Amino acid sequence: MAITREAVLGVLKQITDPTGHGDIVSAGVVRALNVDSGTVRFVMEIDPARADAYVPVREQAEAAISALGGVESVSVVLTGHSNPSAPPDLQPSRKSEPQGPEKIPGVARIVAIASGKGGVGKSTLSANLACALAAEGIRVGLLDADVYGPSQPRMLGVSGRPSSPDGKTILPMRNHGVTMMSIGLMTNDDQAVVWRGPMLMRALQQMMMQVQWGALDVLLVDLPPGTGDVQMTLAQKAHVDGAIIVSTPQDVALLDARKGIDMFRQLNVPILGMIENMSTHICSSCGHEEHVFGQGGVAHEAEKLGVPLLAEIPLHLDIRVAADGGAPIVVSAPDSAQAASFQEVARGLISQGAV
Ligand SMILES: Nc1ncnc2c1ncn2[C@@H]1O[C@H](COP(=O)(O)OP(=O)(O)OP(=O)(O)O)[C@@H](O)[C@H]1O
Repeated sequence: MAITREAVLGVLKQITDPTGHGDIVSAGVVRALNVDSGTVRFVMEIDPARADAYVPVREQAEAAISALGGVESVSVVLTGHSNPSAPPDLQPSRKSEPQGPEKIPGVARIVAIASGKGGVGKSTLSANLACALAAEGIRVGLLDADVYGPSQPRMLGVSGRPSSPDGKTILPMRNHGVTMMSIGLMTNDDQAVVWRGPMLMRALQQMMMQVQWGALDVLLVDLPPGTGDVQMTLAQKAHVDGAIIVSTPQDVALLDARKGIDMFRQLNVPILGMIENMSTHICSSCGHEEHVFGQGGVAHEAEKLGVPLLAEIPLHLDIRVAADGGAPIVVSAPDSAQAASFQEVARGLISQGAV
């Protein structure tokens, strides 16, 4: 028998909210419930200061739902919200919160790394570029805002949960000279998270403004693919100094890349350039070169759109193995030909004063 949303809610309504607001459903803690052929997912949006009290509640909810017939898997994610009971600030003498783009404290520049389509290598580029900039002495941060597939913890070899000594600020992680924070570190491994618009925006804002980035020359933001809420929120809430668009030479990737460029232009974010990834395939055993996805597509598109082409990065097994192993190629084999194209992008950005 297929499990229903009502049955899940029925079980959750039996669980008491530890803050004394009745059950966890009526307390408004249960959000984004998704019941789909045996898989139950939801988010428990809680006051971060009470996180400890909710850990057993989450376990209780998971166990109770698992015990229902027809349930194959349950994933529950705890996320923090700002204290909703804080009194509103009505003092007329106080300056109101700025609504427009803000600077992140200590961060000199923000550069967004975007792609129109998923799987084109945006995260691989972001990880390598961050490490290459760090190797050039740039104080660099990397914010992994790819809510649909956060891959920076894996690519930069970072794991564990970031700590929050005061329950307000979040301490970032650091590896290969890069200060990093990922939405993937705020959720449990292998859990698909269903992010709703407002929650997503709050999570992004928390990662930008509550993380103690320290003094950075540049913060790279690895965006989810496409032109959605995260891109909009980033450009509206923070002052973004430039965007880099990653694409493969394939027509469909290029078409989507063009949409990305249009969006950033509308948001008044300067386009620093395009990068062609998986430009050509170089065989790791014989060195033979083949244009798997066509040739020169991004160069042609960049020229048409009047934006610089920053690099053409080959498709090479070593790049994938290094990125998926936690030490990007610019760290694991900095003198290799494969690392060179990423290092060139880093040096190019430094010499044009973009980072
Ligand atoms: N130049 C390359 N050579 C070899 N493998 C690559 C290259 N670029 C990316 N890859 C591999 O392709 C896969 C997808 O890359 P990546 O995760 O960086 O893409 P993405 O655009 O960030 O995807 P998504 O936005 O869907 O997360 C990864 O396994 C990565 O290691």
